[in-house]
Amino acid sequence: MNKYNIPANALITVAGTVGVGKSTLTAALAERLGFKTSLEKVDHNPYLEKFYHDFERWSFHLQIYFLAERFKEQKNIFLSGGGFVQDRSIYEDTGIFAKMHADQGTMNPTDYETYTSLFEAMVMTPFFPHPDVLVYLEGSLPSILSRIEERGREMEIQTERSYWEQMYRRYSNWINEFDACPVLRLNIDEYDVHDPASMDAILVEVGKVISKK
Ligand SMILES: Nc1ncnc2c1ncn2[C@@H]1O[C@H](COP(=O)(O)OP(=O)(O)O)[C@@H](O)[C@H]1O
Ligand SMILES: Nc1ncnc2c1ncn2[C@H]1C[C@H](O)[C@@H](COP(=O)(O)O)O1
Repeated sequence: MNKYNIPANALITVAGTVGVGKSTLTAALAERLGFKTSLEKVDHNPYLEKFYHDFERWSFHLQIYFLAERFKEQKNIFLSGGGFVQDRSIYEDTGIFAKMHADQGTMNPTDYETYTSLFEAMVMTPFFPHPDVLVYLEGSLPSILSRIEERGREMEIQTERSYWEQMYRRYSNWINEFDACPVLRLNIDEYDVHDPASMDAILVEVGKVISKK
């Protein structure tokens, strides 16, 4: 246990829409806690760029790829005995991305069913450890869009604004229903990753949420 009352084997997961600041906060919290990070690897993803150019053709491949990657990460966290801050939850893959593409017709219904049954068999079982807390990042859509722009991934910048608007709406609804583990909601205008006192304040809140479990 540390000064924040966070157990050394805890799993803290950071969730939120694309560009909101998950990776940045993940790294800052892990550094402050002396935890390991589990980061989403965008550069070596063989489908992501193709997917942004043709959702219909690649959405199933991409979801299967993400599912395998996240499951491997989860296994690694489990085998290392915890003590991780994780960038994005596996719940967002199905609850936001796969569902959004199925609903808008860019993932065909049979593929969606296959994906969902695989996801449920792998994840929604008592053998799959849920995070101790899910830190949910929220902010205004214009701030998030300017962060996507500033980060400069061409495939995201070229994507229509309506895609990000839809994702933003879905995230807002999804978090209100989410109950797989305790949630701490954080507004992106209310912390500074470069300020140790600001990171400490978040970790105190994380500790409180975990203690209440
Ligand atoms: N607290 C912050 N204040 C200002 N800019 C930020 C902050 N957090 C992240 N950013 C910037 O926003 C962009 C997206 O952040 P990132 O952590 O990659 O988001 P995500 O992992 O949620 O997609 C990056 O350019 C990053 O430097
Ligand atoms: N499950 C997913 N389906 C489609 N796209 C996804 C999924 N998970 C992540 N992504 C995309 C969104 C971004 O372009 C990159 C990285 O996400 P980020 O929120 O910036 O960490 O991958």
